[in-house]
Amino acid sequence: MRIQSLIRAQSLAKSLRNEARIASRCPWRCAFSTAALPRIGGTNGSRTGLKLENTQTFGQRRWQSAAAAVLEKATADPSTLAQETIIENLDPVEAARLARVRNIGIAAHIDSGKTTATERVLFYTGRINSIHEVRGKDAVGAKMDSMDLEREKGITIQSAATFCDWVKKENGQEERYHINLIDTPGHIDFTIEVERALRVLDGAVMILCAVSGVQSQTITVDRQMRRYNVPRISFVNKMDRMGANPWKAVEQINQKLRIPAAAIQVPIGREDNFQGVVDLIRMKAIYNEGSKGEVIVVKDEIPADLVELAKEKRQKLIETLADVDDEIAEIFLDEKEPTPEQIKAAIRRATVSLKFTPVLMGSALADKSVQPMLDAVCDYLPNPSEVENMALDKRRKEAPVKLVSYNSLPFVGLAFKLEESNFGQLTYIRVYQGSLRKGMNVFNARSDKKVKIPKIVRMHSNEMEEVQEIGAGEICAVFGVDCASGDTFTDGSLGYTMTSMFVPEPVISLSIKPKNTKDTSNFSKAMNRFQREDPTFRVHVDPESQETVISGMGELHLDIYVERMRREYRVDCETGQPQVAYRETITKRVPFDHTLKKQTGGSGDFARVVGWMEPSEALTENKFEEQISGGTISEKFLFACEKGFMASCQKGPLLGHKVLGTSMVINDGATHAVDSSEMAFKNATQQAFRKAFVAGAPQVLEPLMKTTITAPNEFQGNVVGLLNKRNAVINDTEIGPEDFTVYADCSLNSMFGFSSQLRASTQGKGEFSMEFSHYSPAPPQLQKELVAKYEKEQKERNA
Ligand SMILES: Nc1nc2c(ncn2[C@@H]2O[C@H](COP(=O)(O)OP(=O)(O)OP(=O)(O)O)[C@@H](O)[C@H]2O)c(=O)[nH]1
Repeated sequence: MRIQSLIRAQSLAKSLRNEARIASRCPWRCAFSTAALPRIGGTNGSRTGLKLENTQTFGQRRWQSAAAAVLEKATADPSTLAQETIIENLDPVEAARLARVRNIGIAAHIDSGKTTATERVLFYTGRINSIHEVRGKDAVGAKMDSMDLEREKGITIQSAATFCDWVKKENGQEERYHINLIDTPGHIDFTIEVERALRVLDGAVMILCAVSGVQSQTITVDRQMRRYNVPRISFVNKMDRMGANPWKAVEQINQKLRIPAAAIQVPIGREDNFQGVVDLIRMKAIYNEGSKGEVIVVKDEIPADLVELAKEKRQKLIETLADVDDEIAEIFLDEKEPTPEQIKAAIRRATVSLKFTPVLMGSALADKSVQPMLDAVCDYLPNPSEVENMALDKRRKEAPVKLVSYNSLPFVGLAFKLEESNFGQLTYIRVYQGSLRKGMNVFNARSDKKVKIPKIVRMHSNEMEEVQEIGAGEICAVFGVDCASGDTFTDGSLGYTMTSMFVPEPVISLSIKPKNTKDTSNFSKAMNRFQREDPTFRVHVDPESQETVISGMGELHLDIYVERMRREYRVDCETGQPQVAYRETITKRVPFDHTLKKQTGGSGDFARVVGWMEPSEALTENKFEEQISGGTISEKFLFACEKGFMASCQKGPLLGHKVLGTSMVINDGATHAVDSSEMAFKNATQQAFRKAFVAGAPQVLEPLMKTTITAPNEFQGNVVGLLNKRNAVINDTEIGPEDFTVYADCSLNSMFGFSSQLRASTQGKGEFSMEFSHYSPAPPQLQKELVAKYEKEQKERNA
């Protein structure tokens, strides 16, 4: 007898608080409920909080023991159990649907061929009728690079979503898979796009260039995949290029990314003569025919000169798998040969559990061997039910709960990306649980607002297709839903919220203004839109200079927005010099006792605040605390003090940059019955802050960037010289047979102009990527210069 359905334990979650109370007071009630379960099956067991479905298919005894297990857990630790799902065997209908769904992303270093490969995928799956190249001669451009700017520069700026159906053919059988696909930008400045995509995807294809192997940005993408536990297959592209060497790429994935990897194919020919691949699992040769490689020809016979190599690499594949998979390890130790099915199953297990990445190879531009990569997506990347997705239950002290991608469960979805379109705001949603229907009401977990879903579409780059309903585990976009990026939606029956994604802090800023004042309204519209779409793009008005300042992840990031403003909103802008986003902090504890007093006739101002300021434990936040006893300052005024503190942190006394890593404690004060006001306390706190800050040995902090540089070995001396000149701290160096990689912490300030100098000193062969790491004290000389400059500006302004 099998339990084929779920215990709908969201209902348990709903009433668990109540239940836990009852259970902890009267454990016998639980036992009673357990015994009663089979009888109340099919109805909402309000007393037990369990809602049972399809109970007629269960044996009573199994039900009882299953329910007992749930209740036992709930009784033992009511605080951690919110949603307990018992699935001994997946619901067969849901399982069959989910087994054929893949949500994948394509991520890689710049120019590795992500967009070119995606174009092939869309063509082979019948989504587009013809192939257009990135920067191609036909001037159409690839489907997924829909922005003019992307097409011109040949880089992807925004991630684009699309979907397709792939029919996998094997052993005379056909299986249709539904693939939701996101093409992501390669440049680090658009890293938020990659983060957003990885947050909601179940698996990824990591593309590498056959000539360059693992590049600096591949390392960043690898870090991001690890952050979100995204399993991946690897595709070595550009096998048609001179100097293509897939083995170097495999070696580097093992060495540099430290993830066990083995090729599951060997190339037939290389460079100009690249013809196809040998599939090492089935030991068959795969070729592409037809004008665009659309016909796959599988031959039993492997080219004679490749037989030895194929055997050797197959053995290597099995050995690598034996290291990460017990079943293959056993077969290997018994000196037996695993069957193709056993190898495939092991690759799948090891890939899904993040222990391994299978490496495929081909050439997207030459239309070769892309289809086997699609087969591998279906074979080795997880379906939505195989990925653990967690939410927090707000109604139960944010206890973690596991989401189950079943249509029949209450709806939970995450808005992971916003985009302004001609028809209003488009919100991309990943449905984690339940289904989303047109006309349905959903609740925003952050704002608690109810919204109706007027229209659901599936996105195909910049085109869309309207649908009535989207099932669990899928990705769609909706219109007319006002929300922020990262908001969770539910059907209202649950208090779930999904953990939000990592949003890096902007590190660079520019002052900006429209050249013509008549463009001001369009300028503001554009600013609002860009800010809503991109959490790493921020806008603020400097209160002193009254200038609009934009901040972002790098020079290119900001340049692109300035350019988009010109193209999409017809606003030409003037910009200032790029500025590093410095921070200010104090380094010692300073007590304060400050009184604000203006009592010269009429209504006056009075506020006294006493306490201290000190460096906080970590250089990541500012903290305000009140330790008032005896009510010397009322709640209302303390709130005003906190506001004053927060306002002061926005503009530090040293440079006018934000304050970081500073705590303020107020433990005493005084109030005047008539003259005290919120404004007086706010101002008093700001004055106290300023005085204490200046006395607290203040320091300027600068952003340090995790920098990865790769270049051919002969340039190592030059690169290290460049880094030394910039006072970089070299953390690690890896030297490969041809290339070396340096990992260093560099201050952002010292990296202006680095790309051209690196190019000059490595004959254009060196590459680097930077990612914000942390704030650290700026060198004393720089601090002095910055402070002097700021003081001079202030004087000039006040003169
Ligand atoms: N020789 C060769 N060139 C390729 C291949 N695939 C892509 N390219 C070329 O490499 C360049 C970059 O390709 P894209 O597809 O734009 O690369 P991308 O990874 O999407 O680039 P970004 O989005 O800017 O990071 C283009 O000029 C392509 O024509 C390939 O298999 N062989």
